[in-house]
Amino acid sequence: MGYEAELAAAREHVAFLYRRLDAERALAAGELVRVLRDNSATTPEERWQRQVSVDRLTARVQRFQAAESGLCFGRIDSSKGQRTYIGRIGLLDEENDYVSLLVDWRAPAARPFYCATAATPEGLVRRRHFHTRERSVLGIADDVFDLANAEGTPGSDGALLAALDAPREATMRDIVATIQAEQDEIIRLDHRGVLVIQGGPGTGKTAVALHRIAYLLYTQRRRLSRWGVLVIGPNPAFLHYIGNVLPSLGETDVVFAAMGELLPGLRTSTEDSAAAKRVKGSLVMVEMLAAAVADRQELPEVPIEIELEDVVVELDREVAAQARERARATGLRHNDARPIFRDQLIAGLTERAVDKIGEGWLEPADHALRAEFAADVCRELSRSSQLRTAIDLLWPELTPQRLLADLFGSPARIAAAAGGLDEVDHAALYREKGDDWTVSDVPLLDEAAGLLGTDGGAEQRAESERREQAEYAEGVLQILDTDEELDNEETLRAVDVIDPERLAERNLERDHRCLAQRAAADREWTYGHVVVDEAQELSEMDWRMIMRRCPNRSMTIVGDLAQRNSPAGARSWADMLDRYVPGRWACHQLTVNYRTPAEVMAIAAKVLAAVGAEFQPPESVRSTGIQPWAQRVDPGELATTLNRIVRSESGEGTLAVIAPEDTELAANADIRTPRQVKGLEFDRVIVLEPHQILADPEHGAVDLYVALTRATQRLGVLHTEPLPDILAGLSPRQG
Ligand SMILES: Nc1ncnc2c1ncn2[C@@H]1O[C@H](COP(=O)(O)OP(=O)(O)OP(=O)(O)O)[C@@H](O)[C@H]1O
Repeated sequence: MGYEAELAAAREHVAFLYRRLDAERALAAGELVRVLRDNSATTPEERWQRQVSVDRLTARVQRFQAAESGLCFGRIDSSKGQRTYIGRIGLLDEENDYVSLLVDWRAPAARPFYCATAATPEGLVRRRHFHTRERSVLGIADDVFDLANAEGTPGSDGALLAALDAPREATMRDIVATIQAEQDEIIRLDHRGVLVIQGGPGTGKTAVALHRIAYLLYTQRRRLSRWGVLVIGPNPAFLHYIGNVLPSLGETDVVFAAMGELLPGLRTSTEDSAAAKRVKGSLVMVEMLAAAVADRQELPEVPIEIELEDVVVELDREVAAQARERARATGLRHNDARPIFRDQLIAGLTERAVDKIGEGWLEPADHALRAEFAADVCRELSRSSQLRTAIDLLWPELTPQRLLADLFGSPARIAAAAGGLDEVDHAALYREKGDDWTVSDVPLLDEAAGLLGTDGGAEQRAESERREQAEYAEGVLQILDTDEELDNEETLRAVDVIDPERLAERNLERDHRCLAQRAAADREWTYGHVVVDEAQELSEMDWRMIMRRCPNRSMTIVGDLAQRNSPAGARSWADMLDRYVPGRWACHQLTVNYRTPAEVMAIAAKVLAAVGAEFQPPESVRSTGIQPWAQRVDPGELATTLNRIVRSESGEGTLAVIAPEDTELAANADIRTPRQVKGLEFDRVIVLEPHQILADPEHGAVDLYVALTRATQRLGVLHTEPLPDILAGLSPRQG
């Protein structure tokens, strides 16, 4: 068959698959409406079952919707003459003995599509890529593995290169149609513990980790849908950038959180100084926080008088010390042990009060009378506001925020709790009252929460849960409402059937929030799998917090040690991981750069050498023939020149101007710092003032390396000082 005939056949088959998709989706949506309409459930059990059906059908409808674009993107032909179509989901022919019409890309049968090569064809004679837009097949390209027996259109590298050359959008796309063999191996790796994906910029680490999640959800759905998956990224902008990939693969039940959002009820992106990051990130904080909690279990400097009806008793160091010792001996956490401290104080003070009342006339052997007095005194003490005030002073109920605010707001408390730290560290820890919490405070607050135990936030939590229930119900209805199959006059629309509040009310009997919402609201939730991106930035304290969230240690860790700019971050993976999974973590390298063209990478490689001689630049998979440029301007002309260049560069795709921290320039461009663009990419990148970026002795070279490697097409450098030597390879800007 010639190319046109092959193309026509492909179009016909893909159109048939879309008809099947439409039919399946209509079936699932119709069933969902039927379940929602059904009000017959009366017992909690029946309501629960109904909700399980709603959740299952909602997920099914979502999966069909996600498969809409690029439903089928390839075909493999085996040497035995079998043709297998590969796509975003699996479809079966129910009328024809459940024959497979389309194989989910994650199924074992799809594996050869990704890993067959001329040397190891995996039983294939042909791999065909469909180039599609919306529902249309625009073209086909073949890899032919057995040239003697198969005809074809060679060169499906074209599918990869077309994907890489396509203009970028504001958010990352999935790569399901063009996953490369080295990436596929990691995505499908059968490794139950901690897996590190290490590689240079643009090697697809993030893309691979996200596709691995989709794969794990496919192969271990029961386990993971019970415990959930958490994806941790450096900041909300990064999470927004990657946030569409899993939904586009039909997977929505995943919790995304930036490092500053891992504690329910707190969101921060404020960064500390380098000195504060270093000390707050270090494990010395574990002892410091324990000491800070112990410091809040105080003894009175001078005796506190508690006035009772018949007598005044003194709460002195001795009685307080005894109560404290007994409360501590329970091993309970601070807030949980407070009632024990109180009871022990009351017991000690009661004994004293009875002795005082009976002084001179009450015999020790007169047990009955003593017990009567003791009961009265005990009752009085339990109601005493003076005793309550004293307990608040000696063993206050603490939230993590209050503990840390009191600690870091007081040089004296810092000095008392900080065993091995010097004065520079003390100064770095100091915090003015009312200052924002920082990202480095989050693991400390989390640690403190673990030391303190329960606090009084239950009511707040109940209210926010109620709100989430209503939002969830609204979401279910929206999903139904966007389904065009239901959008005709004969079919009742979902919102006509039930309103969100009623649905939320029904759900209140049991916690029906989707797993992602429940998990995100619960500090003590432990996940079935945790992904950490830009993991080289995490401090020892960050790791401690994350490990608490994943006791089974099923983790995918993504990072590049050469891109570390946090002083508290990882020097090696072993430094961070051996403490938790000694010898039980695997590291896989990605070496091919899919983002940055060879021309740009040649410049960035020299900067990488300045970061550290031990780092190897990744090899670019493509070159564009476009040389990166540099232009020197007078300081007074920087803004106008930049405006002119931005105007001339504007067009399809994305553009970023990356400048040193604290740059203030009246230019019509969105100017970002190297740290803000970490993990992101843009079609055109203009880097400003590289000498200033390099001036930071700690992470200047890393920041410049990160900035240069964001470009997918073109790179330019605009500077007012002489170009640093390591950028000498840049060509002067033309025009
Ligand atoms: N197999 C592939 N097919 C198509 N595009 C790919 C493929 N692999 C990677 N890419 C693209 O390459 C770009 C870089 O990928 P990604 O952001 O995952 O790299 P990274 O290693 O995480 O980079 P960084 O270290 O800078 O964060 C993305 O646009 C991604 O979609």
